[in-house]
Amino acid sequence: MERTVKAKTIRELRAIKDEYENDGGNQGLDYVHLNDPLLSEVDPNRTNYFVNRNSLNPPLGEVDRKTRRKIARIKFSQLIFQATVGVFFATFGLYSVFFSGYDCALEANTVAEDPTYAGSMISNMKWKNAMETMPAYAQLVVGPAGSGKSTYCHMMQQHFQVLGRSCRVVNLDPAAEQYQYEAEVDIRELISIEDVMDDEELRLGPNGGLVFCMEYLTENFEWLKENMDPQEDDYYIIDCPGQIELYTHLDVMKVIVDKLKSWDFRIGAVFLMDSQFLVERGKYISGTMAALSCMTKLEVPHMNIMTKIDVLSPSAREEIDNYTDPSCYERVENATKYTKRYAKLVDSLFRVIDDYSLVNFQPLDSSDEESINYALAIIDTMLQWGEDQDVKVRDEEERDFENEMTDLNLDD
Ligand SMILES: Nc1nc2c(ncn2[C@@H]2O[C@H](COP(=O)(O)OP(=O)(O)OP(=O)(O)O)[C@@H](O)[C@H]2O)c(=O)[nH]1
Repeated sequence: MERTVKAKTIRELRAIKDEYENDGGNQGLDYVHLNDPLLSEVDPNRTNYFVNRNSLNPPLGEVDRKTRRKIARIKFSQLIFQATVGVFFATFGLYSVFFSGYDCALEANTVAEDPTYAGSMISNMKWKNAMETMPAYAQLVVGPAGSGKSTYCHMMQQHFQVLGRSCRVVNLDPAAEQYQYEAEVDIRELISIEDVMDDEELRLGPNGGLVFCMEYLTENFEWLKENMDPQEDDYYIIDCPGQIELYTHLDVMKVIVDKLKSWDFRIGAVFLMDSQFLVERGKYISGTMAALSCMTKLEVPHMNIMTKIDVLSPSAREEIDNYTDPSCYERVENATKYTKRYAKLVDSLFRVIDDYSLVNFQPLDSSDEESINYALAIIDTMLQWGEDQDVKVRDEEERDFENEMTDLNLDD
């Protein structure tokens, strides 16, 4: 059944409008679009007038069918638009909270630990951007005892000075007797191997004592953070203890690495191996396995370096060149006489390492500036120490002052 439409003609509307204006606007005209200039041009008896879109709830019963449909269409498109915008923002919100990788809990902890963090973020946009894009960087110098870790740290510190780059060296070896580099942080101020070994209650030997010291450090991370005081874009070189168990099957170094990561460090492990222990095939396998287990244990970008290249004989040096390219493993001479079975085992292990490009050693000659530069370039790439960052060059005046002081000392 056709519904009766109580529509008004344009003539009637004009009358209402006049009345409305004379009445001081007391009558409700919220739904009629009387100001439409087209209305003056159309038939005054026409009934399908426009409804004012600004009116929230036009009484639909008061309009003809055509207009009613038009209102419905407008309302439907509004609904679709609102739904689309709603879904977009809801998806964006969900993504940013759950899937973007942003660690809200970590951020909250950092702010709780250091309230100035939030303050600086708000007041200094440059700092905020820098924190987001520039973490602190750290070379974790690891490897067996006597592989040359402390010497490497000293050499790198000097090389950084030559390059005019800034780096901060940290000693995390509680058993270090002496080192040549200038350490900004020394674990021995917190705990040293002597403290532990001399303790009547603990009664630990050198190996157990070292593990105890490292575990003690994990219980005192506030000390480490306070002393390291990592700032954005800082570059650290961390000298680690030489007990190989720390990197192969104990968890303590991994705990330290994870903590540093949580402080927004970008870490890479630099695994040092004495080249004397690599010149022979069997030794090379065991060195490779040690490097491999360290790599899988620490779970950070990893680089292997052969140290003490300068003390190799010319023939050993020639042989060692074969190790720098994993595809040349097959050319490596079998220097010792193995039993058939052992030779087969060594061959198989070599093949696995070769086939999967698992481990490669970069030779480092500490007396050759070019060799150090090359190793550093690889490490920088590994740490993604990018080209877009400002190189922290020491202030010229500061450098002049230091030179003057050195001269004075020499004169004395
Ligand atoms: N010729 C030569 N000797 C080196 C080189 N690197 C280290 N050494 C020597 O190797 C010995 C051990 O070096 P360190 O730097 O103390 O080794 P480390 O890995 O720190 O030793 P631990 O602290 O005991 O784990 C020292 O006598 C160094 O002088 C090198 O590149 N060439």
